[in-house]
Amino acid sequence: MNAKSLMRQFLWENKRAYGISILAIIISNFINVQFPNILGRFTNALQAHRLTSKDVLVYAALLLVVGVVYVQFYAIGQYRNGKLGRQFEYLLRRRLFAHWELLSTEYFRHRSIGDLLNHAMNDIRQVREALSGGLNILTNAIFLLLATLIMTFTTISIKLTLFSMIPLVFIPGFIVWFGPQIRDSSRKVQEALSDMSELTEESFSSIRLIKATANERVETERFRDKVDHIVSQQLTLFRRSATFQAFIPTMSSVSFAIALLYGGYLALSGQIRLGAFVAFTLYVGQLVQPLQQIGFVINNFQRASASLIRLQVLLEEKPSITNAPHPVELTGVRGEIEVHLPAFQYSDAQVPVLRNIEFRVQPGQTLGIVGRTGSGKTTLANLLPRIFDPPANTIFLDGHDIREIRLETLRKAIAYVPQDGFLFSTSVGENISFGDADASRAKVEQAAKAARVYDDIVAFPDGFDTVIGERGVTLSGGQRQRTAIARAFLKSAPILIMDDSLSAVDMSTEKQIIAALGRVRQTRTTLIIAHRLSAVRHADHIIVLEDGVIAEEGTHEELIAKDGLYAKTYRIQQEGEVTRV
Ligand SMILES: Nc1ncnc2c1ncn2[C@@H]1O[C@H](COP(=O)(O)OP(=O)(O)OP(=O)(O)O)[C@@H](O)[C@H]1O
Repeated sequence: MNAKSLMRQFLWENKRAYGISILAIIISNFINVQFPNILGRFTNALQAHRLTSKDVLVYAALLLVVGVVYVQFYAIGQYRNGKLGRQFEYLLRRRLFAHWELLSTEYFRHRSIGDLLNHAMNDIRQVREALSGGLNILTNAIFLLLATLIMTFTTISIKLTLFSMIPLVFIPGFIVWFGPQIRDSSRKVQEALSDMSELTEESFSSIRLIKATANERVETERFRDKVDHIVSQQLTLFRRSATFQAFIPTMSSVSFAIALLYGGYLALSGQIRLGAFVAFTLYVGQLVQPLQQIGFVINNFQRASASLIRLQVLLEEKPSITNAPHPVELTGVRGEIEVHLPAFQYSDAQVPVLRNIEFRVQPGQTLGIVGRTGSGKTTLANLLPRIFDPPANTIFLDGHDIREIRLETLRKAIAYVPQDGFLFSTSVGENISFGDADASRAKVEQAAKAARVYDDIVAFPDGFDTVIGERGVTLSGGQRQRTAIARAFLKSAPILIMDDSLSAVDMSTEKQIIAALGRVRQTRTTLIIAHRLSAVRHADHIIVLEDGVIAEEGTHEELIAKDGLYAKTYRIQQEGEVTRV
């Protein structure tokens, strides 16, 4: 469902709640306009020397009652509208997030995260503001204006009202014309400020490099340029804001002057009473606010409608990797993988990145995938869980084209340890049980032991409850990798893919993890991508990728005997190890 129909549906479903809050605001407006009327009557009685001390008390009590009742009704309307607006905001945010989760990684590769966050935060906030604040203000403005005009027309003078209003009617037009200019300036100031923060963050995080290359002066000058830019943007904003703020009081002063001149004349010539004159000046003051608000609301609605259109575009984005019309439901995946891939090409690439890839892995076997950087190893691993979609009928799981298998079933059948071993900013324990939130602590600990990260975790201040990330402890590269491996060990999936996940652990830990892998291997099909050949030497079969094609394949012993690229790389790595020892 797109953003507009979501909003229509929300408004329709909550029509009663909206009706009540709008009614409360309307009532508050009609109560509010009794203020000047009561004060006018009071003045008339005062002028006629008809006021007793009891009357004064009654007037004071009346004003108090009007004030309290007005505020109550207005607050009810405002609170209810505000609440509905928030509910819609969260509904939209949830919908957008759920939608993003369905989109492919390709989609995110072409979008800036900052831009997406901007949609999730600012565009949605803009729509919410229009739906709660905007609606409040609009109702208030229209009915306060209406109530004030009814009161002045019926109790004072139509002519006096119309004359005094002449300068005020320019206010909404001015706001609609000038408001966007202020917004534009304010946006530029914000952009300049975030530019500066970005530069500061970048400088601080690369401080070692800056110092090592003696680039402090260059950085300081870049910072100075940014600050100069901020100052100039801010001055423009101040100038515009000052003009804006001066205009409205000027117009209301002119209005008051007309009210005084013409109203004074009417009072002196006995056409209106003194009380009406006093009440009228108060009504003029009351007219300024709704007219001003109408201008703001028009701007607010314009911004919200632009935001709604942007959200609409996002929500209409179709996920590119979806289920087949009648997906195959696999139960009890065995883990047999068969690949007959003539070619795979990324949508934005000129040439295929993989060509003529043919192999088969039996359930419980291990396949090693090695090759130079950029040879296509990760691409191959990404095709299996359909992170990128392979062509139809090229990759099979248990004899079924993976594009025909229900996506959820396929992905649940695979435990994937990505290259960077991404961890969330939550506790270590929760990171490990990410794929299986109900896993017991004992199972989490067992997985941590198999991944050889248990001893590290228990040494953290809160053990498995230690929070990772900016607000918690920082893990070393090796600890991150092993935690990510523990996560994959815990997920009892029939297929395990490790994408260079042992690169940051030392040789002896690598051996231990591989031994642990061996213990579960009978039940799991394992794909190990590695640069360090020691990680794949015990694999049942190894393929060596070179520029997207299989250059060599076989067992470790067969490849050594072939004396090709694998054997050469193995010798170099062995020598490296011997030298290091
Ligand atoms: N999403 C993508 N879109 C377009 N091209 C890509 C994408 N991902 C990778 N590539 C390109 O595909 C080629 C193979 O990349 P891949 O990451 O599969 O290699 P790799 O063997 O895993 O490398 P490494 O060992 O460095 O991880 C590279 O030329 C890379 O630039």
